[in-house]
Amino acid sequence: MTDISTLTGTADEEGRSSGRRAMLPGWSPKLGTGLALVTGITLFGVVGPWLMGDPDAISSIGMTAPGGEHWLGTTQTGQDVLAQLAHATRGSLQIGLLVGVMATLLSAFFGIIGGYLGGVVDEGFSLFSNVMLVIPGLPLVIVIAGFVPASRRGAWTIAVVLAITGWAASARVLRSQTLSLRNRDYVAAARVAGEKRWRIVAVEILPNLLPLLASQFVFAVIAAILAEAGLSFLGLGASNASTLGTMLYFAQNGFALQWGAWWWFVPPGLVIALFGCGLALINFSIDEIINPKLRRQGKALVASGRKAAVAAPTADRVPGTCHGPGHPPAGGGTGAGGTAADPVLTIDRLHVVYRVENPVHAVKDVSLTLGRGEILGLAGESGCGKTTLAHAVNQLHLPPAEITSGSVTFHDRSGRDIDLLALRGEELRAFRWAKLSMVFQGAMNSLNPVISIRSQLEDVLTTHRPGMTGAGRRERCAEALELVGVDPRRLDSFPHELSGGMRQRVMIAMAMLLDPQVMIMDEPTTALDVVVQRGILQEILRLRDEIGFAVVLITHDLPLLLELSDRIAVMHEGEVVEYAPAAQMYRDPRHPCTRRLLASFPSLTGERGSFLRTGETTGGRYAGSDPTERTPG
Ligand SMILES: Nc1ncnc2c1ncn2[C@@H]1O[C@H](COP(=O)(O)OP(=O)(O)OP(=O)(O)O)[C@@H](O)[C@H]1O
Repeated sequence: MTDISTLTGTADEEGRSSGRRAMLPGWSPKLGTGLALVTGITLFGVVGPWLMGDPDAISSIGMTAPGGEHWLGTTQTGQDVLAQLAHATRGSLQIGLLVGVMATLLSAFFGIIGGYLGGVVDEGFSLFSNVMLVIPGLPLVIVIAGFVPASRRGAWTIAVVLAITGWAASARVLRSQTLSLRNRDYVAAARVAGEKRWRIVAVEILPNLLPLLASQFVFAVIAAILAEAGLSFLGLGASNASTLGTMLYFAQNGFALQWGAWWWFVPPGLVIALFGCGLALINFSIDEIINPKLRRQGKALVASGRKAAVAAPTADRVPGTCHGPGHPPAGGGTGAGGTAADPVLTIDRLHVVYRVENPVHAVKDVSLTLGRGEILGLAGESGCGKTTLAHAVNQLHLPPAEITSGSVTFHDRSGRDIDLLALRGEELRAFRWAKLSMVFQGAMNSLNPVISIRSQLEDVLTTHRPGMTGAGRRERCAEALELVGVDPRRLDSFPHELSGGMRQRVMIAMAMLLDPQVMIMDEPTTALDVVVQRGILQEILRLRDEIGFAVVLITHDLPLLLELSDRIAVMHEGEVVEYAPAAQMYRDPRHPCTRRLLASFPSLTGERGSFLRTGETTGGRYAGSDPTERTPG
């Protein structure tokens, strides 16, 4: 294997440093102003109290207007307002931060965990959040704060009360976002790759929720500072802490407004308003900071990446990979119909039912054998049960789907037979991906949009090969990308920076990372144009020859399967209606359904059949036709 690091050394370093630059937010006046306000006020709150001295010290006769000695004047009792302001800012920031952290943790726990686990846990958490949501916040805070004796009403008590009453709305938002994310392809892919639940939540879901969590945190901090100010103003604030709210309370009680002592009540009000304004401005930029798609540097990288893709000989369009019309089918097969000389996977009378009101028997007593190194094509019209079968083999089916009978046996290279339907928990996780991997339908959407290609590939190795060193992981990922014809320098790219074809190739690389013995590919090239599609499929063939894994290739495109597969099974309404070596099926398609599938693909003269979408034809069900009329191409 070529030493990729030597080949790409300088370019890698450049890539890494530009990658790091891409992590920085694009500078905008909004972000700049927000950061300046928040940093300035925070510094004032942190450093100010040390510089300004004791806020309770009486240093004038009282109500002195701002001047050289007291920049912000003094209170009614002669205390320096600037010193008080510094201490009060620190107190308010502490409470805001405490509440922000607590409320965000609570909302993340109830929203994300409930949304991801679903079922009873979600129902329980949801009910609890809903109850907390309908309890009117401020009156409850006043009641709770009022009940706690003033001597025990410290900053922590107030923070806990505010956090308890302030997390529920964000939990609802996080829950609904998690519900949507958990059904994304890349989460399903992570599940198949054997990642543990906590890791899926932490690595796949949480990064996508960061913009939301960050803005919820900012919102919680602003709301807490305002609520605390309100409570203190009512005399229900923390008794042992000085905050901007308590300052306003004392200004009100000291008749600052009536005396026209604006310097006593305007500064704390202004600090609250400016801090809230600063956080809100940062909030606007949070998406840009966290979402790689919105990073400006990232956009620049996309542009340069595109140029590289055009120049690279390993780009999507592999020249000369299309077959002309009537290209003869691949391989002679490994024997007739249901036998294979050296089987790696045996499916025996597998039956899968969707337990809905009118149960759907999606897979009916299907028996198939996959030979070692064989490409088995699985064809059939939409809805005939191909995906259900592929998922059931790997125990990926979810309720209401249920396997009612049959068996799936994996014949390991070591000579051990593994009953796949009996695997549970850790065993199942360890088996999936390491021995049998999957490329999902619409694979290009199976990559997590906010995680770099490198992290996503390395994740699979971290999960399955915990002993592997960082350098080993990096080398293996680069090797796998090179195998599928993607420049290893793209490891630092994010999915949106790659073309659809490249993303498909990355998914195939991911499926090959652990050298599985079987790869199930469910429509791996849907949504790609024919040229790219052929390029990728040809590469799968090449890799099969090089590495020697077996492939179950699922597609509607029977003519394509005739070119690529050794044997083909045609499914209709859950049953395998024809199962034969590709060459035999090409010469003599027996079942009307097979003939119709062949006839349904566009010929050079143009017309496209209707069978795929409807299962019916104008000439009646399965009206035969001469397959040689419309052969592949
Ligand atoms: N969750 C579900 N509940 C009830 N029936 C379902 C469910 N999912 C799929 N089915 C039904 O099971 C049958 C097989 O569906 P499946 O998705 O396996 O077909 P397919 O051949 O993969 O189709 P396509 O090529 O369009 O993906 C269909 O009749 C479908 O309506």
